[in-house]
Amino acid sequence: MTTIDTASDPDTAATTGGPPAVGGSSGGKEPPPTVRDLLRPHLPAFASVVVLQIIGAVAGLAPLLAVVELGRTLLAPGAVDHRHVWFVVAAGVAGLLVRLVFTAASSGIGHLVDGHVQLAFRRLLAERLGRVPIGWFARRRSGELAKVVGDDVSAVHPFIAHAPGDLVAAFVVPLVSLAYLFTVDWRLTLITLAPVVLAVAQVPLMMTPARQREQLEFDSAMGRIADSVVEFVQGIAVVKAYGGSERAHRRFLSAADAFVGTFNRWVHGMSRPAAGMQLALSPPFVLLVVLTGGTLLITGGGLAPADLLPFLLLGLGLTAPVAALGHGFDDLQAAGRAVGRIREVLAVPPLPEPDRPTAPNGHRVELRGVRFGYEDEREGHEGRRHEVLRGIDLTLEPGTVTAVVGPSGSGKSTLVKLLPRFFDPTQGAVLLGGVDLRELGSRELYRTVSFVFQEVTLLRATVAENIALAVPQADRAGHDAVVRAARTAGIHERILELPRGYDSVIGEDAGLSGGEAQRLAVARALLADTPVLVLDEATAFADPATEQAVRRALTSLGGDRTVLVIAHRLETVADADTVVFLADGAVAEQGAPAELLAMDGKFARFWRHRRAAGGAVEGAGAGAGERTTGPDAPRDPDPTTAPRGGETR
Ligand SMILES: Nc1ncnc2c1ncn2[C@@H]1O[C@H](COP(=O)(O)OP(=O)(O)OP(=O)(O)O)[C@@H](O)[C@H]1O
Repeated sequence: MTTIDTASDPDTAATTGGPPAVGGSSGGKEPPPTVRDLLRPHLPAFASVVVLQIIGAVAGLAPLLAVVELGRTLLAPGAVDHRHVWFVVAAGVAGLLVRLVFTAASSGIGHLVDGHVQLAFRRLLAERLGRVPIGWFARRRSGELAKVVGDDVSAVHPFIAHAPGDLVAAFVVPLVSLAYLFTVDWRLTLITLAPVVLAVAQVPLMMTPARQREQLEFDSAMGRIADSVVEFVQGIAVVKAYGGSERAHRRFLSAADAFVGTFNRWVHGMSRPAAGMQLALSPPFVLLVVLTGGTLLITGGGLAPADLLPFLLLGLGLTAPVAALGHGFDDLQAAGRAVGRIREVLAVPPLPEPDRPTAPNGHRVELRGVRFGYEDEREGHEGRRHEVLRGIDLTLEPGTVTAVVGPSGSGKSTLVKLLPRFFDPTQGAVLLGGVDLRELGSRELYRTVSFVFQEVTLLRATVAENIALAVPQADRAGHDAVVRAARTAGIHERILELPRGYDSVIGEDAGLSGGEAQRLAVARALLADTPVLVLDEATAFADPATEQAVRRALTSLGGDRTVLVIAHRLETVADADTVVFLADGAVAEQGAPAELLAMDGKFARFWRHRRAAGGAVEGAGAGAGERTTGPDAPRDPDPTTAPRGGETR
């Protein structure tokens, strides 16, 4: 079971077991907005950040110039002009105040813009993730998307909130200072610039292709360590139980060892230019250069001693912003990489949506010449597909239950996932009520098709909200319908035992077992009451006492419901109207269970084998063993001796 946090409105979240939220209806024809598109609405705010920062930075020079002027005035021979001294002091203080106010305003607006940009990124990602094929999520590593939506979006913070200020400070302050220093003495100005030139000369050395390669290797080595830790922690129970902790450590250790090599290369490459930059920008070095140059000029008679003062004060100001920029350089690079990952997610093609959805006529489901292959994501295999379904023709009539059986890996899950459009077929079409799913529009699709799959996702919301996910009004109208669904799914009594009953928040007030979560998902599907229902092992975890009732409820409610179920129980197979026996991605046999048994073909062999093994069909989950089917079963599941029990249909 997976529990996910959601916003307060739970029906906006996509979830297994209920209709997923689908973004706008226009479909994936428009290209994803670029980062520039996203930033464009904020350009006026950015401009004000820069203007305020320029005013603040220039005003920040006033106190330094005031000190220079005070030095000149107080050191000059003759009587001191007190009015002038006080004026200079007041001008310095005023400059300081202006700097404080303007840079604070600039920083405040910068952070506000940052908040808006991050919100826009997250909304866009959420909107895009709501439109990508649901099956796409299955291929993502755990935490990968959370990192993009969480950490990577947060990583743009320095780029938005600090970079404009830092850049302005790095360029405007030195430029204004330089202009002033040139008016004092151009020769000493050039000498004062030497440390800055030395520092800037190191930057290209930090950005050579070799350095960038090392940086990428560094990032992926960190990623491998993080992955191996997550894997180790997630699998710790199994690892401990089987005494394989050394083996499990090994992957972490080899990732850590590989990281040491990568880190050494990275440090070796970066250390020289980084140290050179640090040294050139350090105040002692700058003072040494200015004092040496100044002393030479003064002793040569070309410079008045008082004129050395502005170089000593402003010279440090020339290098400090460059140093600040250097420190922010890593953050900026990280922000750039984070934006790259965000763009990768935004570039995932959304599931195409029709401009004008067509309404289905009834809810017969047809698969016509359906072929499907998963994309091969291995490096060097991009664009290739590993074919799993090889030309399936199938009709699911309303009011019937079709059970899909077949060996593990034959493509059962893949087949049923085409109905809720986890993927589109690579060839052929799936039709609902005579309409290709691609022409239907996802809102209509999820109003018509619900599904209960093995991995149940519950939201961090109340039990009632979780059950009423597809029909929130059922929860708001009191719990009656919710309770009915929970009773039928055999979970009502357990819910009443929770601290706050139906108002218990899952993950806070209550944790549910895998079987309980699955029954909650069944209640959710019952309440959704869609005319087409797709189940995969839906009842595998239910206890024997309620399993049969749940199965009957799911497959018989409503009379003309179209049900497709991956059957792991002989009872389910026996109860089905039609059995589809899949082998290697193709329909090997198809027909009523009794007919297929009479044919004595592949299905019959499969059936006998399973029956001898204890009643569970291939691939049943852990709960399979709990059943008492087979010779001692309370009801013989053999369809030749026990006709289908769907009396209520
Ligand atoms: N997300 C995926 N990406 C790539 N290949 C996949 C993916 N899911 C399944 N496959 C492959 O497709 C084939 C069919 O898998 P599928 O899960 O549909 O079979 P199944 O009959 O349901 O198996 P089982 O009964 O064991 O659950 C397998 O070879 C599997 O490895």
